[in-house]
Amino acid sequence: MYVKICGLTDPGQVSAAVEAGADAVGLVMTRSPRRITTEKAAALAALVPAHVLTVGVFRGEDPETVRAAALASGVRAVQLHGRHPHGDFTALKDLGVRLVRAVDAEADLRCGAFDEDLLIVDAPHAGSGLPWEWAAVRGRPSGRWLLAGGLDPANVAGAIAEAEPWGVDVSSGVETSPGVKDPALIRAFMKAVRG
Ligand SMILES: O=C(O)c1ccccc1NCC(=O)[C@H](O)[C@H](O)COP(=O)(O)O
Repeated sequence: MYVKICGLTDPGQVSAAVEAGADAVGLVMTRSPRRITTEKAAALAALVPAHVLTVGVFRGEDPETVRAAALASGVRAVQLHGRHPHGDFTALKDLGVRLVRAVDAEADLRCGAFDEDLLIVDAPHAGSGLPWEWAAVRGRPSGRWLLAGGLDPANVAGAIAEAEPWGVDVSSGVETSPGVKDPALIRAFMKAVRG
């Protein structure tokens, strides 16, 4: 089960996620309580070992803004959150990073439909920490997809059983407040996912 820990904001949080065994870490460079500057994203990305994917998270920015931030920060993937048009993914195809499409459950749930490498199926409000009806997507997404939205150490095993995703993505559920990850909650989340 692939695990992405999203919205990391300082070096200690990066270490906690990497040491706990996360496969990917998300650095939010769009409007959010977890937003960090491109410079800070570059500093954090430099701490991440090569086997862990660094994902720059964007929502609503145009492809050229995303391209500039991705190049400046050195992230190895970009996540376009929300209903970005297919053309935004096409415009970033030559960037040389993985493309991640994050959408709500009413969108096209075929991973690769927008030329992305990874699909995230999330709650309607990104980063809200609010659980939603995970079981409703069971069997609908295809390819490599992560379940997100309201997951935490206590509910993630049940959510996996309900939705049968390829992986999971969490932010609020491993925080003490928006942008402040708790290493103990990160470890508890990983243990709940992987046993
Ligand atoms: O986390 C944010 O604040 C955010 C803001 C704007 C766009 C995307 C954002 N997060 C993207 C993620 O991948 C989150 O991990 C995902 O929405 C799940 O969040 P949560 O329900 O808090 O676990």
